[in-house]
Amino acid sequence: MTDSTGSTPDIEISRRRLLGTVGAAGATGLALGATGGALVQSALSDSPAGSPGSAGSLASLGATRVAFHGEHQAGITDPLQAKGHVLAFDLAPGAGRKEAAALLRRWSDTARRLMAGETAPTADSGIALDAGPSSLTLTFGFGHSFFDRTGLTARRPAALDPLPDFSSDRLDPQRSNGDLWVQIGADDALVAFHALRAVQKDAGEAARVRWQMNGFNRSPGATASPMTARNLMGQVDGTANPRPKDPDFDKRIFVPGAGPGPAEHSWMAGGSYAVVRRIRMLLDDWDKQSLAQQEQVIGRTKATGAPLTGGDEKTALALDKLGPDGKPVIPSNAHARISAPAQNGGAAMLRRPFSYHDGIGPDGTPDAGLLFICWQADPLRGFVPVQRKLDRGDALSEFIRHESSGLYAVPPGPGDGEYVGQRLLEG
Ligand SMILES: C=CC1=C(C)c2cc3[nH]c(cc4nc(cc5[nH]c(cc1n2)c(C)c5CCC(=O)O)C(CCC(=O)O)=C4C)c(C)c3C=C
Ligand SMILES: [Fe+2]
Repeated sequence: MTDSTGSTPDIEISRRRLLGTVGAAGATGLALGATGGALVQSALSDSPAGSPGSAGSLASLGATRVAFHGEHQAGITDPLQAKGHVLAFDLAPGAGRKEAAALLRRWSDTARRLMAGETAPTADSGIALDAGPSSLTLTFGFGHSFFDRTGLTARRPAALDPLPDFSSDRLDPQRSNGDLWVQIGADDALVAFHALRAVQKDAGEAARVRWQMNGFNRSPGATASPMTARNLMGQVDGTANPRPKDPDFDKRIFVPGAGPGPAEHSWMAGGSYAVVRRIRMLLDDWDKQSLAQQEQVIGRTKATGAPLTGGDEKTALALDKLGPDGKPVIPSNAHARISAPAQNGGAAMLRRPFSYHDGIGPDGTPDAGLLFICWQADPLRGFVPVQRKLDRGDALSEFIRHESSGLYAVPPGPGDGEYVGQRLLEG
């Protein structure tokens, strides 16, 4: 199946991403919430991307809706959206498990309604009036510190242990970690901001924003046909992501139902772990490199994302191929070589980033880069081994700086009538 958003065809449209049939419905008039059956039917009728009325046409951009309930939370396997906000909260002094449970219940209610194109449950700001759900997703996670704050330390999985230090880290603690994490994505900036305001208001006295970051991707329909995303270095980024149709996809990305872990961690079955890194790109330095130098850094061509060893974007890297000089065509320190699962004992992750641009820094350089977000069943078998290796000898390191970091346990999708995290907070 192709991605009708024109962002990342590799992150295939998951079953939860349902195409609404109501066209230009207003937020208040959009009667999607009660019509689940009709939506499922329309999702299963495969209209080709780009055809009139399909998810690829502008008319359907606003009407495209992602389901809140499901086996996994939304915003993990769904196509990249054009606009994103990621933010972390700390529980307020004195707030514990009871307040956290009430907050997750409020957030879930808000997410369910906004993702269906309805108004927020309380004091809607009106920011998203006139727009449909626009592929809005809200995703919620728990940081390491959440469990001590709520008396749930015994139920904290070992997978949430702090990430190791990496030698190239330049992390700002104020913009790292946090008790709770929220990811918002939508194909319309006002819909995304509306959700951001609602989530912040719901926090009330229970939690305070610790940090917030804003990101973006290419807008749906901007390219002649759906394409893998580009990042702010101009590279095609996301090509080698695992795909939902891969036989081991679920095993790599989602926590298994009956795992080897202790029973008190079973609340994470069907969940995933998100690693979030704000990675600044040193774009002025990057732009001084010739095209050939830039391509050597990654090991792929800039125009198409094809490996330097030939073929097209989807062709596998020929890591053993030597050039006339006897050296590997894909250099030994090329980013795509070092991060490949074959070089890391099979370690794989689903990368689902947003770009960011926060203006020009005091030194006159752009404060811009990647809100790197990757998903895996276990960070010790995903992000950690790959980043360890990149940290030791990635040609890209010279042009990037990791400025903040977070690791979050993202529980499974809620069942009908359930709120996100209920199995932890009430189990
Ligand atoms: C630890 C994980 C990774 C970090 C951090 C990271 C940062 C980073 N990457 C790019 C650009 C590209 N990455 C590409 C491939 C790629 N990157 C990682 C992991 C991390 N990247 C993986 C696992 C892979 C896939 C490797 C494979 O399976 O072959 C590519 C090539 C195209 C692609 O497959 O997506 C690009 C381009 C930037 C700019 C960046 C930090 C800012
Ligand atoms: Fe990468």
